Amino acid sequence: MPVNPPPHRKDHLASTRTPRQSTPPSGVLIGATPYPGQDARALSSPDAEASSNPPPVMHLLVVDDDAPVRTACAEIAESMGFLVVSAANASEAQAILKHQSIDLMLLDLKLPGRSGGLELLEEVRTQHPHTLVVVMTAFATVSSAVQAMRIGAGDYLTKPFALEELTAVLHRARQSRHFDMESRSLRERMRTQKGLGNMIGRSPEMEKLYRILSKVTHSSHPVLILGESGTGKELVARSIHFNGPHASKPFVPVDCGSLVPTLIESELFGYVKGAFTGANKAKDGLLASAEGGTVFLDEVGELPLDLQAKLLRALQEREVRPVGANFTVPISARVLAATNRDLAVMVEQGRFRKDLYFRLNVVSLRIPPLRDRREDVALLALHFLERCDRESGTHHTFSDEALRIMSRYDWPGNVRELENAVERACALSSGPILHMADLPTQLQDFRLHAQRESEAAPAPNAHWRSPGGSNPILSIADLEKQAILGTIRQLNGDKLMAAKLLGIGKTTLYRKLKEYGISDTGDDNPFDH
Ligand SMILES: Nc1ncnc2c1ncn2[C@@H]1O[C@H](COP(=O)(O)OP(=O)(O)OP(=O)(O)O)[C@@H](O)[C@H]1O
Repeated sequence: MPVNPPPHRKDHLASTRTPRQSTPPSGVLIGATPYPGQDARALSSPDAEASSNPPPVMHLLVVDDDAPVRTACAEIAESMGFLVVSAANASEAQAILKHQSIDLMLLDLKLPGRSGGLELLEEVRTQHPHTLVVVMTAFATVSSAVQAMRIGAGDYLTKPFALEELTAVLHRARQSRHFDMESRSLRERMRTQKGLGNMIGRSPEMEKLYRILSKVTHSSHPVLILGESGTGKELVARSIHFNGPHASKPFVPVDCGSLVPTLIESELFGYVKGAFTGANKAKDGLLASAEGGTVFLDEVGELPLDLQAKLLRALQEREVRPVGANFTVPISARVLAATNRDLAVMVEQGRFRKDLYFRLNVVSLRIPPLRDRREDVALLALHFLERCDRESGTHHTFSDEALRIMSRYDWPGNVRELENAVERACALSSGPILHMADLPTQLQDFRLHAQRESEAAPAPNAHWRSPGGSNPILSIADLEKQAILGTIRQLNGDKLMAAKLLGIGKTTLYRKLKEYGISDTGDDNPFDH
């Protein structure tokens, strides 16, 4: 039950602090001991200095019972242009969240009472899904930060942390918020505009495709559609047909990859009664049955060479000879073909006929993989979600984080994989907001992996750089710490082995760990992720 603070207290909490320029000096660890000269006019963050255009203002809530940490975080954030409010415990934070829209929360996991910050995190995730949360935790309890990430925190800081680490995290949060705002406005556009026919996508790559499509739909040339599996080749073929002058005629898809080799010829060209055992009556082939419409030869690279020769003849002469027939049947359909293979290479290798390649490749269209047009991911995901909701009479929306991670993921199965992921999430989710946990495991693994990589990468501005060169200058102590922690992490926490490989005694290693504030006992192993 959220507790409202008394009016004077609430005013104080909710009032936004005036941005000041006082920050802890670079190199001082926040959350260790109070930094010297806390009120001194120190460095303003490099971020604030670098930007000439002020970034969109973000409201930050700092929740920590440790007053010096609260103040330090607030001052640094203010120097970067954030509007900051702070709270010393969960109840104060709840009161603020109730009255103010908060974009980002810096949350200490070791809050007094209840189950620390985790419960508050859960609450924020469900009641304020648009608030990004960065958790702060003692280095010795990093596993709870991993737990917090699983619950939905977007990032974390291990205490004590340096000024540069905090500015890097705040910088990342600002970028995420920017992305979230973009995707929310996209959602609005989706609500107010009709889609672009059946094909969704506004990336420059898709715009280019639409331009070519608008030209080829009204011609009758063969078109070769190239692209990885699931990129939308069949959808493009349908769009060519259904936007063209013969839209009322049949569209006949032929999956050359799944036809039984011995039956391909009879399927494509037809057969006469008695042509082979079981041919009890004559049947038209797929090429002839399109009758002025379109034949779509999907996976054309899978056709055996002898059939390629027969197909070429049929396309050149505009007629086919059904199996067992001594007559020919005219074909009047347009031919579209698609493949995810590199036909040019297959031609070089002698596995695809050069003359057929040229015949099919009068115009070629390449559909880029989804990872090369990431700006389309959110649009597509929202399109599939709306379709799902329409069909099931439900109403869902994505959490900002889910959309963000989806846009960063590589989607090896392209649009089909995205479509399946959204349909699955829509079917399995128990609430109206689709979170990361509702998405397939490969996306959740990707999120954890990305998180670890961003932890492993040195924070921007984390170290001084040599005046002329690009190599950062590290202190001996920093180098030593990196070597020790990196080795233990690589060895999955095996400290004895680490000491051996580093050439130091195990007592020295334990002493160093103690200096870094890492406890040797207890369940919280900082290296267990
Ligand atoms: N731009 C798009 N907008 C909306 N839906 C799309 C888009 N691209 C693909 N899809 C959808 O993704 C799924 C896969 O598309 P499609 O079958 O056309 O891909 P493909 O490249 O032909 O795949 P394969 O190579 O495996 O045959 C389909 O359900 C399709 O409707």
